[in-house]
Formats: sequence, C-alpha cells, structure tokens
Amino acid sequence: MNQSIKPGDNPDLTEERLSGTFDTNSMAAVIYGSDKLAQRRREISEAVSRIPELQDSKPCPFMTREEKILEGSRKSAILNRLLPGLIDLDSFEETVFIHQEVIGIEGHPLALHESLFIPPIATQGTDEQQKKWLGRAQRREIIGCYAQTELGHGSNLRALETTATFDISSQEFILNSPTITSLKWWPGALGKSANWSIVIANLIVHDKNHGPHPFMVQLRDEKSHEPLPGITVGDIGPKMAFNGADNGFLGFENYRIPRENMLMRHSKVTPDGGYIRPPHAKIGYSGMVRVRSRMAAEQGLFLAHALTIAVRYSAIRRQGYLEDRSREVKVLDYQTQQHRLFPSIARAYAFIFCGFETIRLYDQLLIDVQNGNTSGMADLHALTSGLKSVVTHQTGEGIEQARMACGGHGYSMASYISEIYGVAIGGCTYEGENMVMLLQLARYLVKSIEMIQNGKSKNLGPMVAYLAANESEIDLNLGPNEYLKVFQYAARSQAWRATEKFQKLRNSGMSKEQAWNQASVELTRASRLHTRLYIMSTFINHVGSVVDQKIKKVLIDLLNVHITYEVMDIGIYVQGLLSSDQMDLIRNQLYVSLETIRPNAVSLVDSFQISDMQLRSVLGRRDGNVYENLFKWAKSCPLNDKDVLESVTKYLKPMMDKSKL
Ligand SMILES: CCCCCCCC/C=C\CCC/C=C/C(=O)SCCNC(=O)CCNC(=O)[C@H](O)C(C)(C)COP(=O)(O)OP(=O)(O)OC[C@H]1O[C@@H](n2cnc3c(N)ncnc32)[C@H](O)[C@@H]1OP(=O)(O)O
Ligand SMILES: Cc1cc2nc3c(=O)[nH]c(=O)nc-3n(C[C@H](O)[C@H](O)[C@H](O)COP(=O)(O)OP(=O)(O)OC[C@H]3O[C@@H](n4cnc5c(N)ncnc54)[C@H](O)[C@@H]3O)c2cc1C
Repeated sequence: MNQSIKPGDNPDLTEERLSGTFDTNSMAAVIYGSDKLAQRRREISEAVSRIPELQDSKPCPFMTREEKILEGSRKSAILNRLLPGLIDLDSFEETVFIHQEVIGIEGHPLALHESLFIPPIATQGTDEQQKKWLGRAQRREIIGCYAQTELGHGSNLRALETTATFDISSQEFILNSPTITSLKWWPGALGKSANWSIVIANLIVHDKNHGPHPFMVQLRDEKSHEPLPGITVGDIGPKMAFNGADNGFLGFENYRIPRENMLMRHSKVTPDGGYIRPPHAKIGYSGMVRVRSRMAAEQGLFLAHALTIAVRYSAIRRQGYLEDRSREVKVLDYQTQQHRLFPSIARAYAFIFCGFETIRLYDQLLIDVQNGNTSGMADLHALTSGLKSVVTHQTGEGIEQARMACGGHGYSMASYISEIYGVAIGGCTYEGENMVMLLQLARYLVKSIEMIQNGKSKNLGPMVAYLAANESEIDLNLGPNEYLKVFQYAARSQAWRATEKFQKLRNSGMSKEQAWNQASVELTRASRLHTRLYIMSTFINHVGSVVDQKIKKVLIDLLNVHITYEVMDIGIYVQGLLSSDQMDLIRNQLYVSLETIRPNAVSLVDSFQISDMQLRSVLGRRDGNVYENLFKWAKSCPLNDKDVLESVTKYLKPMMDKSKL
C-alpha cells in the first residue's frame, strides 16, 4: 500500500495512491539500501517536524541572501545542540540528511564542513593531526572549508599558483598568492563563516615545486572571527542558486603556518627539508574522488525532488479532455506528459542505485589505500569522472522537463523547481567541469583499447571487457540483457571510432595534445555512452537482486521504461546493428511501458519519502491541496504587505497624474 494516504488529501492524489500496486515503505527500503536506513529517515523527519525552532521562519523564496545565511546559521547552531538526540553522530548520511531536511538545499555555513573539510583531515592527516583537529571539527568548535579553485584556475590543478614555501629556519610554510589570478575563488563557507580551511597550494622545498598539496590553515581569529594578518577573505557575491552558502575568495601575503600543518599521511616534508613522495602521485586528489563518488546519489535525489513535485502536481492538475467531455483529465494521463516524466523517474532510481554502489566502492578503496594498495585508484577515478558528468547533465535535463511539465506554476518559485535546478546544475561544474572529467574517462577508454590492440585483452578490468567483444547481431526478442548488448555495441563502436580518430591524427604527425583536442568531441561521446552503459547494467543488476516480488515487478516495469528510452535516445549509434523494424519494436515497447507504469507513478515518487519540509514546494505538497495553498503563499509575499507601494506613490502615480494634464 501507499503509506502517504491521509484524510483530507486531494481526492485525485488519493485515487492515484490507491491504484499503486506496492508498499511505498518497502520501496523506500530498496531505494535507501535497507529498511533500517529508510526508517531512520522517516524517524528523523518526524522528530524534526515536532521541534518548533527548527521550522522555516518564512518561505525561502521570500528571504534575502543575508536572511538565508542568518537562517542557515541559526538552524545549524540549534542542530549542533540537538543532534546527539536526533541522529547517529557517526553517520555521514544522517548528518547530511538532517541538514537538508531542516535547512534545505540552498546551502548553509556548514554545507562543506562535513563533506570537504573533515574527510581530508580524516584520510590525509597523520594520527597526530587527526588527534589535534578532527575532534574539534566534529564538535564544530571550528568551521572549515576546502580552498582549491583559484580565480584563474579550476580545471587544471597543475596550474594552481598559490605557493607554500618551506622555511627550514623557522620550520614553517609561507603561503602566498602571488597574482590576482591566484586568489582562491569559490570555496563554500569561506566567505564569511569558516575560520579554518584545507588549502591546496604548491609545495615548494629548496626551490623545487612538488605540485599541489593540502595544508590545514587557520583563516580567522577564533575569538573575534576577524581575518588574521596576511589573510584577505570575503564573499564572492550572489550566484544562480545556492545562495544560503557564502562562497568566498581568499588571498595570502607571506602567511606563515607550522610545518605540522601540511597534511602528511601520504606525502611528507621532514624538518631538514626532505620530501617523501606519496604511494600514488594522485593520492592528494582522493578528496575529489570521494565527493564525485557521492554525486550520483545526491543528484538522483535532486531529480527525485523535482519529479515528486511534477508527478504529484500532474495528478491533481486537470486540463483538456480525452474521451469524457464532462470533466477535464489529469495531465498525467497525456502520453506526452508521461514521456516527459517517467523516463526521468527511471533515471532517478538508476542514479541512486549507481550512487550507493560508487559510495561502497570508494569506502572499499579507502580501506585498500590505507593498507598501501592503490591499484584501484585509476578505475574509480575514471568511473566517477564519467558518472558525475553524465548524471549531473541528465539530472539538469530531467529537472527542466519537470518544470515545464508543471506549466505556468512550474515557473513560480512556489514550485521551488528553479532552485532545485540551480543547485543541481552546479554539479555540472563543481568537482571538475563535465567535459574535462569526460576526457579523463576517455584517457582510460583509449588506454583500454590500446591494450586490446596490443593483444592484452585479458588484462582488461570487468568494466571495459565489453570493448573487446564483437557483437554484430541482436535477437529481436528483446529482454534487458539484449538491450545491454545493444548499448555495449554503441559504446564499443564509439570508443573505437574515437580512439582510431585520435590514432590516425597522431599517425599523420600531429602532436599528442593536438590530436587529442581534434578527437575530443568523439572522445567525450565515447565516455558518455560508456557511463550510460554502466548505469544501465547497475540498474539491471540491482533489480535482479530484489527479493520482494511486488517491488521487483514494478522495478522491472520501470527498468523497461529505462532501457527502451535509453536505446531510442542513442538511436544514431545503433544504426549499424538494429534494423528499422527493430527500432519500431523498441519504440512501441517504450509506449507500452509508459502505460504500464502509469498507475504506479505517484507511488514511485512517494517512495522517495521526501517530506514537505524538505521539498519546500507548494506544488509538490504530499496532500495535493495545491490551489488554496498557492493563494495563501501569494498573499504572504512581502510585496502584498501593503496595497499601495512606494514605487506607485513616488513614480507611477505622479507619472499618470502628469499624463492626465
Ligand atoms: C541530496 C543530497 C544533498 C547534498 C547537497 C550537496 C550540495 C553540494 C553543493 C555544493 C558543493 C560543492 C562543492 C564543490 C567543491 C569543489 O568543486 S572542490 C574543487 C574541485 N576541483 C576539481 O575537481 C578540479 C578538476 N581537475 C582535476 O581533478 C585534475 O586537474 C585533473 C582533471 C584530474 C587532471 O589532473 P592532472 O593534470 O594532475 O592529471 P593528468 O595529467 O590529466 O592525468 C595524469 C594521470 O593521473 C590520473 N589521475 C588523475 N586524477 C586521478 C585520481 N583522482 N585518481 C587516480 N588517478 C588520477 C589520470 O587518469 C592520468 O592517468 P593516465 O596517465 O594513466 O591516463
Ligand atoms: C556551486 C559551486 C561550488 C563550488 N565550491 C567549491 C569549493 O568548495 N572549493 C573549491 O575549491 N572550488 C569550488 N568550486 C569551483 C569548481 O570546482 C570549479 O569551478 C570547477 O572545477 C571548474 O573549474 P573552472 O571554473 O576553472 O572552469 P574552466 O576550467 O575555466 O571551464 C571553462 C570551460 O573550459 C573548458 N575546459 C577547461 N579545460 C579544458 C580542457 N582541458 N579540455 C577541454 N575543455 C576544457 C570547460 O569544459 C568549460 O567549458 C565551486 C564551483 C561551484 C559552481
């Protein structure tokens, strides 16, 4: 049964919920990985809803930027006091979840503290460094951020300009921002809130530059919160979204920190100026891999937010007629609306399943690396580079379709979809701009193909083994595994096409860099197809492992939406494999699968169990009572506090009066 049904709900939504064929709590358990985890989310939402001081003081769209930051800080401080009674303090998931529930997605002063400041200390700090800072950070005696990007440099880490020069005589590093382009720019919470930061700077010892390394740097006085001498720091101004966070700039002028403030678990500088290399050259980049490995699930949830709004609203919005002219139909009954929304529901599920898988892979890698085994780093870097790029892009597309599916009201901030969109698409840029990261995966694919060309196919990892296969015919009787083969064909032929283009250019005498650039559009296409193949195969495997038969049945229906939609979407890449009859068959299977999933559409989005508080959308309310609440929301807009505004008395009225003469 659908657990969201309550008395007083919009009857159209109740009708939808009654037509669902499965238990939404059981589905939530599959989405979040276990009944216990899903249950914990419900318990936390429930507990938070009973604490008056944690409620929004007014709707976010009516707040100024300063009010958003104030509100986020107020709630962060209250949460810090209440957290021990509300969540398992050792659980990163519960910590992120409760902040999102209480403060929302627009960011807050501690938004980066848990995800980008604490993890580098915990994974790249020595035992002594952890003892010194981890407890303080966890108790929030200090607030931190992660300062890597500079005004002139983001994607290309090797071009960072900030320097940390070792001074043997004082046993200190001297930090400097030598140019305007070397100012740190963008770090969340840096602008006004953080008093400490992980700073990525070029390590210079005995005039030798050892490249970017992480340093623990105090920015502000712990009593007065004033910037320390040698530090220039401030907020970079309003952004497209995420305005509850104070992204900042930072400059150093001969700013000294003790030698012990370089995070030295992997690379080390000894007191006499010796440099000890890390076990893997890119180990310092692992904080980014950690965040990327979490982005598929995060983005899947952003998409889930937008779809919860659009699907619920589409079930109560009546517009136009089908057969019965006496009552307008729910817009959810239109095939175009279903085609706009249902493939995105499938993607949201797929992204979340993939996301929990990459989180698990990262956690395993972390254990391996701590035990000295870095062999899995390249694989996970390639996988998460592709995944963050594809998932953020498709999430943005899906959210925008959800907005349009809500018609005019989707454009109002009452829907909250524009904020969800603005926050989600930030992910196309942060943690590595998407094209740049697709090209990182492409390096891996090209290397894999070169292994095949050199007769070393048996050394290929399981994720790229398909590149060596030779599929040229597909059975018309298409099941999920045949769709997978179709996708493998597309990904394989594009990877070979791109690699051969690169090699041909090289063989024509072009430099490696120029040849790479000339082949790069084809290379990014190969990376996208490879990643979409991974998403599809993870989805298929996940559904295969589900035990509850009712849940499995609806997930198979959803998987059918996914595989048919995805194959139609890449039609151009499978022209050599599928006949036009086969393409027609797939197209028809997609339309049938849209109809099949229709009765479960509302239950599928209800299963994400995103509370009204977290959703912050008038259109997406659980109870479906949209119109009366839209009217209330509009009336509460500060512009309506007065009937006659100063804009009228001061300018418009005199203008009209003058025109009358
Ligand atoms: C619902 C949940 C709600 C949660 C709410 C969350 C909201 C959050 C909102 C906002 C948070 C935003 C936080 C954002 C933070 C940031 O953005 S921090 C800054 C991030 N910056 C980047 O990501 C920069 C991207 N650039 C790079 O990573 C690198 O420059 C590079 C592109 C990888 C290139 O590096 P480099 O030049 O050093 O290396 P190459 O020459 O290209 O490659 C050399 C070989 O190294 C291999 N490599 C590279 N990286 C790694 C790695 N990490 N691990 C293993 N191997 C790596 C690469 O593959 C090459 O190998 P090859 O030679 O064999 O091909
Ligand atoms: C919301 C948000 C939060 C952020 N938070 C943080 C933070 O907390 N800490 C932090 O340090 N940073 C943060 N950043 C910065 C972020 O990591 C960078 O913006 C990101 O890495 C991209 O770098 P860039 O801005 O230099 O883009 P650029 O590299 O200048 O990209 C511009 C264009 O150039 C293209 N391009 C660049 N290099 C190549 C190449 N080699 N090949 C092909 N095309 C290329 C890109 O594809 C893109 O189209 C944040 C950014 C945002 C938007």
